[in-house]
Amino acid sequence: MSTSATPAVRDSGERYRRTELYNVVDGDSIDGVGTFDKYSPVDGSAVASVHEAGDEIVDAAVGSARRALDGEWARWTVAERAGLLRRVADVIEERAEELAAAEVADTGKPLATARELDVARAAANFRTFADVVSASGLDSFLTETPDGRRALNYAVRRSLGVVAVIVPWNLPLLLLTWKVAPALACGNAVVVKPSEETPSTATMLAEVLREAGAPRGVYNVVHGFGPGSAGEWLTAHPDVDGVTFTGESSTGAAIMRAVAPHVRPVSFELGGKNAAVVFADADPQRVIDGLARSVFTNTGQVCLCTERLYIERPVFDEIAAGLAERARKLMLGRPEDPVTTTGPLISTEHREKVLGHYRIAEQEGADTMVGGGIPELGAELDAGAWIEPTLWTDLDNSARTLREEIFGPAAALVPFDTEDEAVRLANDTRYGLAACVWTRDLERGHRVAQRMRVGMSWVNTWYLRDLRSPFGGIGLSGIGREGGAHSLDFYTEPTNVCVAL
Ligand SMILES: NC(=O)C1=CN([C@@H]2O[C@H](COP(=O)(O)OP(=O)(O)OC[C@H]3O[C@@H](n4cnc5c(N)ncnc54)[C@H](O)[C@@H]3O)[C@@H](O)[C@H]2O)C=CC1
Ligand SMILES: O=C(O)/C=C/C=C(\O)C(=O)O
Repeated sequence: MSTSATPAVRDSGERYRRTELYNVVDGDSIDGVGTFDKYSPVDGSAVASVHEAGDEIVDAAVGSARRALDGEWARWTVAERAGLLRRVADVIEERAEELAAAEVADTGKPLATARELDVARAAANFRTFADVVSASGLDSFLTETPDGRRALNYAVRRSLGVVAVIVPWNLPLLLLTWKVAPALACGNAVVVKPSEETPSTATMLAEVLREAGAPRGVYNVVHGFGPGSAGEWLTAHPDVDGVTFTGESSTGAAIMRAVAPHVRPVSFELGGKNAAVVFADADPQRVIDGLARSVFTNTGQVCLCTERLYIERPVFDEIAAGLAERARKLMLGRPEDPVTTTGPLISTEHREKVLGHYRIAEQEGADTMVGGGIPELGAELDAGAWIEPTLWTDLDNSARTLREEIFGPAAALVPFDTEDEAVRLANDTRYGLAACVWTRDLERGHRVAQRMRVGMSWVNTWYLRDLRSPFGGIGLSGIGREGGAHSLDFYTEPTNVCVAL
């Protein structure tokens, strides 16, 4: 392998040093049909020149994955694959600083977030799926028919085949490995298309896998964009056996159309418009801490972030004031600065979209408690994608601000009077990803959590993950579940064998 995947690091000055990133096909670094530039959202400096895959490179990557499936990889036992996954986790930890630096260069997120969330979870993804695949079993039945025959029915898993993995830019390595780890655990070969905004860590993962002993061709990387580029060519490729995707709901719909002619399975984790429901009996400090995390983590760029906060009227003012104070104290700044809590948005294009929502909120008559615009951070960061954390009141569920995914550090606070009203308001959305409920009354906590029309409900916490549990959404938020055995169900085809006795 070439050293093309070394991350962009800041030199002694303020700018990033530009790196070059290649496609990876059959273990080799491949030039693109052209290159595109990746800019840091911190200060606008160029961090990478990325080789864009043309349709022939995408085709070669799919061919490489197919050959890997026909080669020695097919003979690896489950125990050998689990061993590989554990070694990958070890190498990720050995190279944690390098991976975190690359994630920071691409996203501008605080270094601490990249270390503690993205890179730590990448290692955990590989270890978890090593355990899950080692412990997995399938149905078996002793069959007795009415006419007196007997048979043993049992199921075995066969790998799905060539899996296309399309991931977004918000948690690049975390979301990529959440899919690559179970796919490889199940014996598949993958072609990954990272977001054009975050090409680095997906490229570096190829080196990590090689170092851990993965055969050539089981992990391929194609760089590029969506429509008319690597994303579309990959998802429309006739020799891809399944597509797993995380990103925007409308992109999920486009991928469904691309996959439809070949009738392939899809697993989609899509957008959200997640609600928090705060009852008056909840511990206020715990609620304020929890909401500060659920609204502002990763500058609001997590599909699980809460953008609608329903708060029982008697505590509305107290919670709103506490959360506003927390928003004002967030420290925006350079990712390497240890006091920084909040990075920029991913790009100035994405900031335009989020600012558009800020303007809509104003037009809709919102009272902006905090933020609402672009912060003054000094000339050095002027070209970055910085935005103010923002909270609104005086809106109701008819407002676009409460109906459309913003994907930024912003939320609307709305009072409610009864439990039924809170459930109705929270469920009044076409999305259905996640919710969190805050109360000291555990009976109510269980009840309301189960009444939420979502894939994941938290009670008195937010984004506390057990990687064995089902993860996904309903409605516009997705199709299928990944996590634990649910991932094995997507990345394999269970095959039944019936033996007459
Ligand atoms: N998990 C989530 O809910 C996420 C939501 N978003 C939202 O989506 C908006 C758009 O951001 P994008 O980065 O453009 O997200 P996106 O969902 O369009 O892109 C995610 C991935 O899909 C690829 N892609 C795009 N169109 C494709 C197509 N037709 N076929 C195959 N692959 C395709 C992209 O290149 C990228 O790798 C953001 O403004 C944000 O609001 C963005 C990232 C994650
Ligand atoms: O698996 C997780 O812990 C996080 C998932 C987050 C997303 O899917 C997202 O932000 O798109």
